[in-house]
Amino acid sequence: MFRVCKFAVKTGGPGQMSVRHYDIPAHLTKIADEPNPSFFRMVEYFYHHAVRVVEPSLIEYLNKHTHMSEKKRLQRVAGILKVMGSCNSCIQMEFPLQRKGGDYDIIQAYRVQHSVHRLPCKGGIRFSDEVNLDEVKALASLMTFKCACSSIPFGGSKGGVAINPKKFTVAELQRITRRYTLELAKKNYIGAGIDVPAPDFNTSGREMSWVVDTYIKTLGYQDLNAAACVTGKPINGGGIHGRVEATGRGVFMTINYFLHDDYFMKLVEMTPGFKGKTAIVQGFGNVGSFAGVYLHQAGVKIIGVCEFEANIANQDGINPNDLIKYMASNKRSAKGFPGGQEVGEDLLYQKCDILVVAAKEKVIRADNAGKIQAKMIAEGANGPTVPSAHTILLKKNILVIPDLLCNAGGVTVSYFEFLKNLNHVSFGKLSIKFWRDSNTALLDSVEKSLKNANVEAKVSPTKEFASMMSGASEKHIVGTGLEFSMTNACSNVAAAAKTHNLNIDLRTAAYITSIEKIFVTYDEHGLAF
Ligand SMILES: NC(=O)C1=CN([C@@H]2O[C@H](COP(=O)(O)OP(=O)(O)OC[C@H]3O[C@@H](n4cnc5c(N)ncnc54)[C@H](OP(=O)(O)O)[C@@H]3O)[C@@H](O)[C@H]2O)C=CC1
Ligand SMILES: O=C(O)CCC(=O)C(=O)O
Repeated sequence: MFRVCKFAVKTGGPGQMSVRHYDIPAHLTKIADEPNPSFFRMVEYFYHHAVRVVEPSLIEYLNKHTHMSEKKRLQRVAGILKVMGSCNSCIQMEFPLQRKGGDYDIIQAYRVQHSVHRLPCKGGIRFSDEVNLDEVKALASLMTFKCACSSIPFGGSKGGVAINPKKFTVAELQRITRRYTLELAKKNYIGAGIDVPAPDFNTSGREMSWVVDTYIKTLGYQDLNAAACVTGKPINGGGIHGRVEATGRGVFMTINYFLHDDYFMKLVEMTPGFKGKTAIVQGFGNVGSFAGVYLHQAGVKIIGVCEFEANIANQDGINPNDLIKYMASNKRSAKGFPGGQEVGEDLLYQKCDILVVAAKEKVIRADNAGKIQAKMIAEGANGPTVPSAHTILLKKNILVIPDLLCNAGGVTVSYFEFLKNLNHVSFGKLSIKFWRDSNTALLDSVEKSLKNANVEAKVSPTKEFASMMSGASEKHIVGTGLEFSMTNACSNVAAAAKTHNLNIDLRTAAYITSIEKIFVTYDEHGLAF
């Protein structure tokens, strides 16, 4: 989109030329070396680090406003970059919950809207006793850059409830979710045109059902589009086929892309393709388990799974489908899984080709990054790598597929669900019979034409065509739509890495593709009243 300016842009009036360099804000300068930085500062740092690279081409892009003086153009670039890097609004709430035994707890919860340059804002709701405002701000900002990176037309937001769900009954979790939704509704932080939550860490379709039900019965009553107030819902409640597995599937698609990209494979000295590859998955929840299933399907041997309660290793390969079934019947614990041996925490640092990190933030830090022996890391989780570790991994020549690109499959399919809700019809429902009939007629017509030319032949579809001629089901449309979107995003990021001479630094490249897109929106729409 931008013509890249490879040289520092000269500023100042005639006779006072100076070379311009973007300075990372002072409060972030130490983040590059901090062993345990604030999560929000981390995301801010990565953003400003990318701005440093892309700022000259943003300035050059504004040359199209010929009516503006150079000073005004520089002010506009600086202004847009400031807005893009700041959090638009946050709410913090506390509400009482009466526990099963009669006592009262005060529940703390948050919602942050990082960017409203496109509406609605989009981002999941997390349940974890580690949730705090800094974490939710970080996750909301990641959503802004993630949506832009994959060209999903949403702003970025996130929500969190500071509870360990394992310590609450299902009835208590339902009351917490419903009260949280009511508070969001009262404060104008939820709605199809405002802010649309989804599942994240420790939440799933169950919680999203409670959210939509609460909204529809209160503020959303009489709103025809109320079901689009949240995504990741079960199918029966307006969800879409393919959302449950979407994030893990997207993680797989990004691995697939880079593993078949000769340029990057050469840089990290890997042989292209899945053949003979091994993987370790950290965090075997929604994202990690599906990433594992798709890798296994592609022939990758899963030699290790690091879970909260147990680390399982098997050099002959773990079958992720068996582990999913085992954990479902074992209170979500991998302990005792018969398809592997329980080993220590060092499993994360064992030799493998692909390491999928799909648990939580800040798991790869300066103190352990040096121990990682994988050749490629796929960031299924949000924010798993701190800036100091990011630098170490680059030096170790490990190809990292960054969170904002790698785990965008979830929000992509959430976008499809949102569209389905606004359209009030499932994808394919109106056209599926037409395509089946017209493809059958096409085969008949070919057979008749052959007969007219005295060729007796039974024209039947190939196996592949037979599976498609019945028309595309919603599942099919979601799968191909997701693949198109993820591939496109990967190819944009790969191109940015090459254009900006970033070598294997895909994180900076991903931020750059996002910054460029958001920049154009602000430039076209304006940034202040
Ligand atoms: N769900 C989604 O659509 C998306 C999720 N993400 C991100 O992916 C990550 C995982 O989310 P998701 O899969 O939904 O969450 P889940 O709650 O489904 O799974 C998380 C898994 O990680 C395990 N875990 C937690 N801490 C550790 C640890 N220190 N070491 C090893 N395993 C651990 C949990 O174990 P236990 O259950 O025992 O606590 C659980 O099995 C998060 O960073 C989230 O923000 C990103 C994009 C979309
Ligand atoms: O599906 C969504 O809307 C958001 C998912 C999410 O929270 C994330 O990508 O981190």
